[in-house]
Amino acid sequence: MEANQRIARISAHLHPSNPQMGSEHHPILRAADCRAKGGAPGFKVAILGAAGGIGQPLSMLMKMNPLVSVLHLYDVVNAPGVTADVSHMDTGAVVRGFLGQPQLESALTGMDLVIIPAGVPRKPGMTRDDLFNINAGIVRTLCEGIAKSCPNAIVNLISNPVNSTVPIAAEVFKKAGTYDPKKLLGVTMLDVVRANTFVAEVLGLDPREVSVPVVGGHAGVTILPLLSQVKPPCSFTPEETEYLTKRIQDGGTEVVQAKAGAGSATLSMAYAAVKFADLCLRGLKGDAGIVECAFVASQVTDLPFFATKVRLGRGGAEEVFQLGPLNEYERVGLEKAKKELAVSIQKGVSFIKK
Ligand SMILES: NC(=O)c1ccc[n+]([C@@H]2O[C@H](COP(=O)([O-])OP(=O)(O)OC[C@H]3O[C@@H](n4cnc5c(N)ncnc54)[C@H](O)[C@@H]3O)[C@@H](O)[C@H]2O)c1
Ligand SMILES: O=C(O)C[C@H](O)C(=O)O
Repeated sequence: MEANQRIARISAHLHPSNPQMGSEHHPILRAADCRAKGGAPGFKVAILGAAGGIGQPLSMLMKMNPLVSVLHLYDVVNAPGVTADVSHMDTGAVVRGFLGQPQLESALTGMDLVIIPAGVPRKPGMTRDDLFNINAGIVRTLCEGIAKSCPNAIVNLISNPVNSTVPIAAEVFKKAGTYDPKKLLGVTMLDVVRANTFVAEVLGLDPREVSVPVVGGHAGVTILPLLSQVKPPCSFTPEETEYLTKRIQDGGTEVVQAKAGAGSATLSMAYAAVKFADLCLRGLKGDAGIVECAFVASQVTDLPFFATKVRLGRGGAEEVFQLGPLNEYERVGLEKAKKELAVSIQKGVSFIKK
């Protein structure tokens, strides 16, 4: 192509006539598409809720991931703006934006991994379950789209209450005949990230050297850090155990209160989501020994879903690990966690089955 033709093409892209249009017509979004041609081969990833508090930093960080070749950013508001912004980053992934329900199908078609941070966040005084009424419907709609357009994709579900939204997603996929339990993962990585940070603080270690399994679910007492299984091996006094367990369980509330009405964790969540998504992509690529905690379909307890360590592979959560030995404090915590989890799981299932 002649130089003047190339300049004319780029200049046309930079003058959008209708910012509400989808990527197939939107000049800026198409510009992003064109600019990154020639990027490295890799996986196709969609973020649903990409314009939100989590969605925006998550979109930025996924654009930086060398395993991603195509990044689809979907939201019901402001997707063109976030897409134009992220697309200027000089990394390999092609970025395309999708705005609103009519473009959900295009956003999802061909995706290998779908990350869902769509939905309302908590304000002080609310529990995650208080978000159920709004977020359950959002998750149902988005999962119906996944069942239709990319039924084989791995799904990383972030929207709260995770303890109920994962069962909702499972029921939607069952109804559509596309359910693969290994490919549906509730993201509990932020609990692990917090646990590593707080435990490292107590031990006086670099958090990168610390690994804490966090099992159960993702709300209050259902978040159960297994401090007896921390790596490197260590021990805690009863006071330390109580302090750490409570702080990890209440980590989300700590941020909600500090933000004082302006939402919940977004930056640490985007960091955790990218850490987890990267592990999923490495599993998809065939890397060996990828193990992390996630809330998945499980036979580890008598509940249908439970968070434990899982091995991530080409098929998603290919192996779900047992809890391992628990101490008395953890055994008591497990019973409390199971009691609350059973109710939250049933609430999610009933929402679709009703
Ligand atoms: N799993 C976790 O550890 C964890 C951590 C933090 C937050 N969360 C949850 O993540 C969710 C998002 O939090 P946030 O702070 O980013 O909220 P936010 O309000 O800042 O962003 C949510 C985004 O979702 C979009 N959205 C709403 N309905 C949609 C739909 N039908 N389709 C697509 N997008 C839609 C909104 O337009 C918005 O851009 C909340 O439910 C929050 O509780 C989970
Ligand atoms: O606490 C919240 O509501 C958001 C999230 O679940 C978190 O743990 O930070």
